[in-house]
Amino acid sequence: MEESRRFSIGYALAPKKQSSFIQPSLVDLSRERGIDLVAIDPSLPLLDQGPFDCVLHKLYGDDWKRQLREFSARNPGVPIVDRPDAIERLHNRISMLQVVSELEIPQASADTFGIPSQVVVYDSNALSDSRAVGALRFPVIAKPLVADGSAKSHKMSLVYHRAGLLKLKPPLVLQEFVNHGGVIFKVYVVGGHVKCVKRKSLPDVSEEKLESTEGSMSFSQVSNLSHREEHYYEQLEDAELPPARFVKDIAIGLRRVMGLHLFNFDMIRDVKAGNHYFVIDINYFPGYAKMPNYETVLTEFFWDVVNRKTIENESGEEKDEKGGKLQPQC
Ligand SMILES: Nc1ncnc2c1ncn2[C@@H]1O[C@H](COP(=O)(O)OP(=O)(O)OP(=O)(O)O)[C@@H](O)[C@H]1O
Ligand SMILES: O=P(O)(O)O[C@H]1[C@H](OP(=O)(O)O)[C@@H](OP(=O)(O)O)[C@@H](O)[C@@H](O)[C@@H]1OP(=O)(O)O
Ligand SMILES: [Mg+2]
Ligand SMILES: [Mg+2]
Repeated sequence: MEESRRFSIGYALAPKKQSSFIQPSLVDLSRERGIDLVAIDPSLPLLDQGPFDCVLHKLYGDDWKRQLREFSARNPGVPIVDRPDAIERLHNRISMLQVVSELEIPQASADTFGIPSQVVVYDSNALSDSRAVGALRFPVIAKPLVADGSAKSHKMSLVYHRAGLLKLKPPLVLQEFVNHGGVIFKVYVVGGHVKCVKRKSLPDVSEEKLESTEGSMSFSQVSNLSHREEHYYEQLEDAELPPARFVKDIAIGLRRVMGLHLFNFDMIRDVKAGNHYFVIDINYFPGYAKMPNYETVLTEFFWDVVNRKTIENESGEEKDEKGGKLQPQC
């Protein structure tokens, strides 16, 4: 009997990402489905490596982009997951959330979504200029404008009053803090697969706290912290997930508008409105190993990619799992 065809997916990831994502359980499951996951050595020319049926990557820089372009020119049929220009949209916290406003989703439920009010600040003078920041309601979160994965790009401050803005270092985004019950929803997207999980977040800021607190508080990657307080456990367990259809519509809409297959987004629920959600962050190729069943989901996605089930059809348009047309890929 003829042996079924094997496929090879080359991955180019930073060492930390590689060790969290490329787990033996993922490699083994993919191998069983006929897919070999092969490390790309970023210090050697990409064109000299392979052959690959797909290139998976989370590396940046002009040289890497040039290598991908040359690879695509030489191997036009091989999908690159994902296109560098589509990924770059997520490297700026303004263009990142603009896509949310571009979504056209039929209002099927009572739940609504949007993004928090925010302003971008490019220079220190604007921090004391009421025309620039006057419309914002405090507290606000100051986020570095650039979201390039560096430790610096995750360093944020919760600022209680205008005076607290003065020591900040632009370029940054000032985003209104929304009380959301200390729970954040992380929605992982892998092609057509969507999984929403709960994580702990910053606690609400009461009127009393706001009145009695001066200055600002710095923090970084709250939802990734490993130490857990009893208090948060309780909140997490009690929190109800947003309706699955609502989450899926946003996820698939974002995937379509951004032309990306691998991302997650953070959503919080406004405690005041109860059924209004804010998308506050979108990340390319997040920590999938923390997603339940990640090996099965990713292997299924790889299979779809190498068998051209999600990536492209003859007209260069991709199809979703129900056969609907999506945006052109790489
Ligand atoms: N507008 C907001 N209102 C309330 N809390 C917020 C808001 N924006 C951010 N947060 C809190 O701050 C955390 C960090 O913000 P954000 O997700 O934008 O940063 P990040 O460094 O890009 O995170 P990630 O590690 O997910 O990439 C969120 O997980 C949430 O707990
Ligand atoms: O470190 P983890 O594997 O958990 O993944 C995190 C990922 O880090 P890595 O890509 O360097 O691994 C982050 O990417 P950068 O913004 O720093 O590029 C960002 O996407 C986080 O949101 C991810 O955490 P999650 O949102 O999934 O909890
Ligand atoms: Mg986040
Ligand atoms: Mg982020």
